[in-house]
Amino acid sequence: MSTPHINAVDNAFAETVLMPGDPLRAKFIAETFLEDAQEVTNVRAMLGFTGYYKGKKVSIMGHGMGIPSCSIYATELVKFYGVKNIIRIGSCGAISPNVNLGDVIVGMGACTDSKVNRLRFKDSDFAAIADFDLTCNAVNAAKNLGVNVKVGNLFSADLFYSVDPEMFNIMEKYNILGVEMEAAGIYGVAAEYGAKALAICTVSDHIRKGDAMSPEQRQIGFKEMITVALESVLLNQ
Ligand SMILES: O=P(O)(O)O[C@H]1O[C@H](CO)[C@@H](O)[C@H]1O
Ligand SMILES: O=c1cc[nH]c(=O)[nH]1
Repeated sequence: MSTPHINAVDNAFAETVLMPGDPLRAKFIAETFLEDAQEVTNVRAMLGFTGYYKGKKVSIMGHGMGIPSCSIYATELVKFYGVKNIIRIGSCGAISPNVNLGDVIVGMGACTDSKVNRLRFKDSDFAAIADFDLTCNAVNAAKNLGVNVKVGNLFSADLFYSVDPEMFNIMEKYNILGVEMEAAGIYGVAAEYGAKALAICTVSDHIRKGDAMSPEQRQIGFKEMITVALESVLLNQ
């Protein structure tokens, strides 16, 4: 079987798919962290891989940037390939002085300026939340690894280049831990199709301070997040 955007065969994906935005990061993660990783899809160079982490079958696939892109891949994975759990592993920007470069954020909820969940929910507010079990498993995996994570709200923005800097003040007041571009959309897809979803993000930029992680910091920071996500998959029932 293939879909308009995924050319994998039936049963090509594990029940859990880890999804970074960048397909080349998906390739790097699959080659670095999985055993026997095989490329299973490559339409539009949105690469997906399936392999084994400590004996457990896991898939890694890019989802692109923004809610429209990630919604297409998440929907097709769940609806046509039987995927049960989607764990976004991405980068985000921070606003609060209490959040630092390299921090790992577990997105218990995700606010958004996108209308996708209102389209689903007859224009009422939909609380875009992560699956509780996936959240607990990520927090427990982090504890076991000695990785500090911050758990709370993300903001999934449609615009990477914001036109309204005042909004960052409001986000800070409401304790938004990280600004990224997909979590609320993936949580909406999961709710629509009865799947489970979670977004874990590493802080790559501080929007207020204007600083960004060095390539070395990224390597270490992302490695922590990826390991937390993979170890959390081992805790899934
Ligand atoms: O690092 P990824 O997962 O792509 O996430 C963040 O980076 C991209 C913007 O540069 C957006 O996709 C945003 O959500
Ligand atoms: O500031 C940032 C950093 C990463 N991703 C975003 O969407 N925003």
